[in-house]
Amino acid sequence: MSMLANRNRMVAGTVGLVGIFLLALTLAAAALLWTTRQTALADSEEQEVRFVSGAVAALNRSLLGVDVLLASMDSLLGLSGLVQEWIDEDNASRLIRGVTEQSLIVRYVALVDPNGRVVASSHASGSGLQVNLPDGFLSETMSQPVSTLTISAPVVSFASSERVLYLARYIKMADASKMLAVAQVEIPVLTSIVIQGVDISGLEVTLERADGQLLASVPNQERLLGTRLPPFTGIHQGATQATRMATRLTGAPGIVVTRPVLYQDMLISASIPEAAALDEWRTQRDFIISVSLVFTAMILAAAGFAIWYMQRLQHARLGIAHSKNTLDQALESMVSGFVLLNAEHQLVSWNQRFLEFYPWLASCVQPLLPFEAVLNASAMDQFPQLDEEQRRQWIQRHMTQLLNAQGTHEQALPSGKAIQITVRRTPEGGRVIVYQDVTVLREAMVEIEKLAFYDALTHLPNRRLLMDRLEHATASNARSGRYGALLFLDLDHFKVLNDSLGHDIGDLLLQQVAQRLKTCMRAEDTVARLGGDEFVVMLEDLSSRSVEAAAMARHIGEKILEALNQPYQLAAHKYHSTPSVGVTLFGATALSSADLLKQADIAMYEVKAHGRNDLCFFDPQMQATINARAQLERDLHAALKNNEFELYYQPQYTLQGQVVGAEVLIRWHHPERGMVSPIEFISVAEESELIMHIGQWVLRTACEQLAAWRTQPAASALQLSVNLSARQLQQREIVAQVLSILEETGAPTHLLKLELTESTVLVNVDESIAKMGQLKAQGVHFSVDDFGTGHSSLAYLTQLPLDQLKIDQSFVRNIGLKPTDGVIVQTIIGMARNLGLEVIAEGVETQLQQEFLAEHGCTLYQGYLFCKPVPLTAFTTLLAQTQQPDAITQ
Ligand SMILES: Nc1nc2c(ncn2[C@@H]2O[C@H](COP(=O)(O)OP(=O)(O)OP(=O)(O)O)[C@@H](O)[C@H]2O)c(=O)[nH]1
Repeated sequence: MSMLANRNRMVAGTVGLVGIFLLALTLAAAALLWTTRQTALADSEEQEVRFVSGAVAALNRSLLGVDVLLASMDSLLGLSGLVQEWIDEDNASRLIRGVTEQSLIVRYVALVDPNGRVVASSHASGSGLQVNLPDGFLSETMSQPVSTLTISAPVVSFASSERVLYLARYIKMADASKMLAVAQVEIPVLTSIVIQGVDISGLEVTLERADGQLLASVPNQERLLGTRLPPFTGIHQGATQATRMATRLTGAPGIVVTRPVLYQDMLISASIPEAAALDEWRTQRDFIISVSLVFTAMILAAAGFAIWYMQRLQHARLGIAHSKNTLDQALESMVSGFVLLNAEHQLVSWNQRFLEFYPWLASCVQPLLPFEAVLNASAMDQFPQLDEEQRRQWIQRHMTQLLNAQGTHEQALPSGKAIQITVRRTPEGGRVIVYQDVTVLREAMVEIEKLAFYDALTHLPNRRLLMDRLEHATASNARSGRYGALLFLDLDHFKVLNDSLGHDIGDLLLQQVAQRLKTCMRAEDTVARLGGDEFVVMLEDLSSRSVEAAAMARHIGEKILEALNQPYQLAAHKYHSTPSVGVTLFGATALSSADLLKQADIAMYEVKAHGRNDLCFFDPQMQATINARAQLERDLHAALKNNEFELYYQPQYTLQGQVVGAEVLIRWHHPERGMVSPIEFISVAEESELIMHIGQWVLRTACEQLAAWRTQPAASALQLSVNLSARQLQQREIVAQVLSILEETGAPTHLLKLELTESTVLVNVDESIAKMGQLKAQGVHFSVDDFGTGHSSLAYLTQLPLDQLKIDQSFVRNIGLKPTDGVIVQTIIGMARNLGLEVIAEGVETQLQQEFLAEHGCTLYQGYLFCKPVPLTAFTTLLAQTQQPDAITQ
């Protein structure tokens, strides 16, 4: 609507402008016409004035000549001294002829008496020819008071039949009578004098008297000659200006100039009809009008073209507006967000959907807003915690991503939506960015993946995913040389449940089993459901030793058995279910995933075959080993309960042979197997919680002994060295435990020496140092066992609150055999001294070894050379036999 009004306004404006142009053109043309017309008239006037001046001058000259001729008659003929009768007519005629012939304009001159008789004449017949003067001319001339030239009205010549004028003056004779000297002038001669050869178009020239009597005219107007033209009234006859009036001869409107002649009230008029004066101007006029018309036509054509062009333009604009409207509608109806940036990366266009995705931008977007400002608004809204520099970097990063991006990338919005952003470069260097909500697609993909890789009922990984992970695990374990385990579970008599309580209840059990399995596992383990009541647990990266890995797998298997043996609540039903578990190890040999699964399955059937609700290894030898270890663990539990352990004491000697203390060593009196070596059971105990209990038992027993010795002078100063395993030291409550045992038993703190191996301390150095520091502060002593076998201990040696270094028996054994070990022994001793630590050598078996050690500054010894570990009674006896040093002070 407004566009239409606009168009009408423009058309009206153009028409108005054209009107003004045309008016101006018309006025200019009219002014030019008027001016040229005036100029043409003025030119004619000027021409006339010039002509009339020339004509008057010429006529005056001619008349004066005639006048002089006539006046000269007196002297020529001597008339003033004669009377008429004395005149010799023939002689006079001859004389007159002589002067007449000299005149250019006079044809005939006569001397006429008052009666009109020709006395003498220039004619060949002399006085014989009569002259036909107009009536009254003679008397009028004669009656002049003073002789002046008189001009007659036009008459027809008596001789030539031509129209002529008579010019006359009287001459006084001696007797005062008058004679008339008459000259006849042909009018054509007179007019030729007046015209002077001038050729002016349309020119009318009259010679007339003041009363209007026409004497001669050009062009010749025979019938008007002698008649009276309307006299000039109100016109000053001497005026040089022209007068606009009717021309003298034709009466047409024209320009008239009149001038008086010197003689007898005569004047010359020149008239040019306006039509003739404007003859040339008319050509100019026609030219001006033609040019104006051409201009008008051009202006009209230009205006027409302009209007046509404006209409076209308007049409095009309407088309563009329509297209834009359509485009806007299309953009708004797009399900995708849309943004168009120009080459300067400023906003040019965007749609509502874009603002729906990024609602915080609604208040800031505007045309030509730099896209950096858009990102800034996003950063401010979404990450208010960022400082200015961080925000700048964030914007920079996203800007770079946008400018370099070709193709698509995804963005997760705080609203939870997943937006796929497609950036395309425009030919002008701008960007088209399309934002597509792919949330549903992503969810669907997750769902598809779930369906493909997860079991719908339990949400556990399905067979496919399990096989995939198993593939990776076997490959990686084959590389690392570590072992993993595959546990195949099948619920016992599940069919019965299904058949009795229904499938739905069966499903509930499967779900709860899945739940329990998950809680038994580490995050990195996989629990999968193969289908039916079959589950598989995959344990990765258990150990580099197969026996240890098998033990760990068994532990976890037993944990699963225990967990799945707990009663279930299935809707309203309480239910007890058991699983059968088959286990196989993977790692060393590269078996296919399918084969591994088969092995675990076979092992599981083994369990089924032997009564269900148990665990079985695929490898019979492994099964045997595992069984033995399991038995050992059970026996150890029993040993603790039945007090089957005993402490042996290995005395520690000074150079002088005095016993300063002993290392306590555990011995196990197995009810069936007899004495079992610690080498056999400690490693098994260390794999479970048993080591804690055994360790505690050792510590408590040693402390009880220390407390018991307090009252025995021979033993009250003895220190007991108790080994502390890595697992014990890693226990969070170890410090409290040791202190409470010391307190409960009443053992002197300073007599307890805890022996740690280097590797024990190095498991968690900072924490170990802190714990040792706390115990040290209470007076507990520390010795590093097996010193020298580790590699990185030196770095921490100064940080550990140690009292003693124990040279490992492997070095001692090689004294004298392996020179490098001798050097190591010397180094350890030197180091201990430098640090102000005691140094004790273990495993001293020969005199040579003892001497070497003594020679290099080792003061304490332990080993078979002196005494092997002995029971308490033997140790007490030994004490009694040896001399004891002074009590060790705190
Ligand atoms: N509720 C339920 N039952 C299923 C599903 N898939 C398979 N089963 C049933 O699970 C049972 C599997 O039984 P089996 O493992 O072959 O036999 P069982 O009764 O457990 O006997 P043993 O394994 O020898 O102790 C069959 O009755 C199947 O119909 C399931 O998704 N939901």
